[in-house]
Amino acid sequence: MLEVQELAVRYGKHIALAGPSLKVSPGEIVVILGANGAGKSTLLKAIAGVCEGQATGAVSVSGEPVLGLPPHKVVERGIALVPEGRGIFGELTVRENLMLGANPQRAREEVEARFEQLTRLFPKLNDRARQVVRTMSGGEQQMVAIGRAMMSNPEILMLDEPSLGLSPLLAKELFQTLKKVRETGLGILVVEQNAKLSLGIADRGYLLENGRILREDRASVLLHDPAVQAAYLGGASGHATGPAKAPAAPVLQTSVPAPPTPQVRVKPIRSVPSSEISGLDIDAIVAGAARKAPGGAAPRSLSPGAMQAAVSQRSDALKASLEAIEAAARQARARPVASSLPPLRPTARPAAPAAGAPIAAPTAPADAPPIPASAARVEVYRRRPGTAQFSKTEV
Ligand SMILES: Nc1ncnc2c1ncn2[C@@H]1O[C@H](COP(=O)(O)OP(=O)(O)OP(=O)(O)O)[C@@H](O)[C@H]1O
Repeated sequence: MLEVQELAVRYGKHIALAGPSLKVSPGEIVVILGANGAGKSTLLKAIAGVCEGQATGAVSVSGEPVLGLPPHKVVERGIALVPEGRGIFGELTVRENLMLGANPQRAREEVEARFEQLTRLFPKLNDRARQVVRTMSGGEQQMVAIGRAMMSNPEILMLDEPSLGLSPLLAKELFQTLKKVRETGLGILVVEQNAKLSLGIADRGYLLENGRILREDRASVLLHDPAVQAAYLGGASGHATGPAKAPAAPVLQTSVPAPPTPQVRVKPIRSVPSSEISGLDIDAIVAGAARKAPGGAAPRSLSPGAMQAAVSQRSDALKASLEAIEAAARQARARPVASSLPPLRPTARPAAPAAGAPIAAPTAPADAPPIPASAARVEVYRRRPGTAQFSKTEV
C-alpha cells in the first residue's frame, strides 16, 4: 500500500504541490487527472525521489517511509516509476532493457521467474526479446518501459502519462495492458491526460488542480459526472481522447461554460537513443543545455578556456562510460548462444573497490572518435544528506 500524506513540494518560491494526500492499495489502479501544470508529474517525481524541488510531508510503502530517500533506495522499497518519455535505451534490445530493470537488490532473486511471468503477460516481449528497441512502435516501446519497471519487483507501479504520443488504438491497448498488470496484485498510480481511457480502467481517481486534490471518487462515478466530463473529457458527450489543452483551473460545478475545443497535446515522445548520449551528439546535448541555461553559454565562475577543458574532460568520461556499456551490449549480442535465449541470471559483478579507492572510469574503445571541446555551464544538483533539499554547484 502506498500512502501519501500532505505532500508539499516547492521549486524555490513556487508551490507546485500544496499537500495532497492519497492512497493506492495492492491490486488497485488509481488515476490522477489534472490540467497542465497542476503538479501531476511533481507528485510522481517526489514519491520516486527524483524531484528537484523541496518536498515535505510523508510518503510510505507498506508502512515504510520513503520521502527524502535517494531514488535507488525508493526503488528498493518497492516503487517503480515509468517516466514521461519512457527513458528506455533505444540502442539496446528488449531483453537488455528488461534486465536493466532487475538491477535493484530486491529484484536479484528469481529474475528468471519474473521474466517468465512478464512474458506470459506480454508475449510480445519474449517474441521480440532480441529486437533493438528504437525499431519498435511507440506502443511496444511503452510496453518495454512498463516491463522494465516490473522487473524491479515493485509493489507500486507509477506511470507518468503513458498514452502520450500514442495513437488512440495503441493507447487503448496500453490501458488494457495495465488491467492485466493489476491482476498480478500490483498497485498502479497513473497520471494521465486521457481521462476517458484512464477512468475507464481505473478503480479510483483524484482530481488535482493547482497542487491540491479537488476531489476523490470511484472512477466510474468521475467518468459519468457532468462536471468532470466538461473539465476533463471535452464535454458531456465525453468523446474526446484528450482533455482541453491547459485549462488553468477547471471549476467543478454543475453548470460549466462550454469548454474550448479539445486538442490532443503534442509533446514529443522520446526514448533515449544511445547514439545521442554516447556518440558525438553528446557535445550537441551539452552545448544545447548551455544555450538553454539562463545567461547563455557564458560560464560565471571559470574562464572560457578553463570551462572548455572542464566540460571536455567530463564529456570524455561520460562518453567513454556509455560507449563501454554499448560495446559490452554489442559484444553480448554478437556472442553465439546455446539456446534461443541466453541465461537470465545476472552474471557475477566485479568486486567493489576498497573503501576510499578511486573508481576508475571504463576505458573507451580504441577507435572512439575524439570529442571536440565545447563551452558550456554544467549545474550539478546534490541532495543534502538526510534532507529533501538540493544544493546547486556550477562547474
Ligand atoms: N524543475 C522545476 N523547476 C521549477 N518549476 C518546476 C519544475 N518542475 C515543475 N515545475 C513547475 O511546477 C508546476 C507543476 O509542474 P508539473 O510538471 O508537476 O505539472 P503537470 O501537472 O505534470 O503538468 P503537465 O501535464 O504539463 O506535464 C508547474 O508550474 C511547473 O512549471
